[in-house]
Amino acid sequence: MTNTLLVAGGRVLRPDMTVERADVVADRDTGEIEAVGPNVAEEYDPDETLDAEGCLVMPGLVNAHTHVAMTLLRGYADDKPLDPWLREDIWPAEAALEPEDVRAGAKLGIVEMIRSGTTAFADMYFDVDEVVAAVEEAGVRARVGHGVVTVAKDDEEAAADVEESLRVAREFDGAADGRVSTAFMPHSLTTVGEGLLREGVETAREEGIPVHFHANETRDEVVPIVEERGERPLSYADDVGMLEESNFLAHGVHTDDEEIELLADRGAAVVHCPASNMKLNSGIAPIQKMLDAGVTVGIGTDGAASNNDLDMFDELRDAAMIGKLGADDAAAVPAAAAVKAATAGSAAAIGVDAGRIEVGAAADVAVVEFDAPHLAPTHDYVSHLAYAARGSDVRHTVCDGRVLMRDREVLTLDEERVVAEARERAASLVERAE
Ligand SMILES: N[C@@H](CCSC[C@H]1O[C@@H](n2cnc3c(=O)[nH]cnc32)[C@H](O)[C@@H]1O)C(=O)O
Ligand SMILES: [Zn+2]
Repeated sequence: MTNTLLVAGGRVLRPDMTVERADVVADRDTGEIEAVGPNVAEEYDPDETLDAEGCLVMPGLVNAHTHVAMTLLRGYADDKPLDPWLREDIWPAEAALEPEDVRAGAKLGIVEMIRSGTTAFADMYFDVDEVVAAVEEAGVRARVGHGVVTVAKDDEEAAADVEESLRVAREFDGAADGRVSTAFMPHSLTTVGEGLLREGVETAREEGIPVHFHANETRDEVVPIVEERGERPLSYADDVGMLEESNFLAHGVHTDDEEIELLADRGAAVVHCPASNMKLNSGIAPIQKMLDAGVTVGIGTDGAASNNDLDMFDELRDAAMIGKLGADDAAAVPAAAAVKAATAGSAAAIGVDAGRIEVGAAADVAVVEFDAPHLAPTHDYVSHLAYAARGSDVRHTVCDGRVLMRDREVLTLDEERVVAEARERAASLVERAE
């Protein structure tokens, strides 16, 4: 007898972005979707049932680039471009972070994500054991890593930071019953020196560890690379070996046609972070061009200090909106493309077998209620997901076949306590940082 969860009575968003009336059965032992169809409920005697009447059952959203513990710095420093924002505000505050802060911030971010239907995320931060502990307790899925910065460090410290990122990638891969996977995470092409970057990436490649990094985010970051090296950043990344199929980079805002071809050819994925790119005035990523070229595109919120929330519905709407402005074409990044990028695209980018409601895929599901005034009438479900739905429309969240939120109540974490603790920790962090 299998141990099953039934999601009954709803409509289901299929991988081809069509919607049909269907139930979903998840095997809670394997964590996979076992059956999808209009009458499958009759064939099962489920151990647990979620009511999806009047709802759309969609794949759990995948936040493919964030720094989850940065929720503690939400609203701490706004209205500045990337470089001074990091150097003057964020990095000094992060220097005062304690491991318990990272745990508290990660829990806060994960509660926010569960509430808004996100079941998996990719995270670049430090004190990664704390992030892993939060993921384990909350029941979500994540690809985690230690972000390496070598600039402003002496040789020994810099090498140790690279080693730490590799150690973290080795140690936590497969943690939380396999819900945690890892990557080697050099922060960016300008914040990690060439020698150590090459060494770290080579070791990661030899050991089959994926690589995740920030790239082509601002013009100020691209220009020095072009001036010093006489080549574009992604040509440099390619030479270092960072554009392998399992690798993924955040932003890709200032990416030219040749770089897009390179990405398509090598198979590295781009994680589009539209809100962060707008807020830091980094620019508009050429997402439609990337999709046309066959690049795998996912969507991420980036950290809560440059967003300022972790709601993937906001993010996919921003992607659809800014995609049109960027292409000067109202037909660019249509609703279905944005929804697909935030689900299957993000899942492929970070390398998790989720992001689609299909037999054999991970049973990672968001059940979205459609009876709120802002979702009426419902001519087109996919249109609403892209342009009208909000995270708060999510009624149930399931990851790995386990119910993480039922009827808007988070079951795996004590939401009130998580929020109170994050407030306390953030207050004393800011005091220490000043
Ligand atoms: N080990 C490094 C930390 C790197 S973690 C990843 C870093 O990315 C930073 N970050 C957040 N958003 C962005 C962004 O949009 N671009 C570049 N870096 C960012 C974040 O604040 C964090 O410091 C150190 O010792 O400083
Ligand atoms: Zn980032």
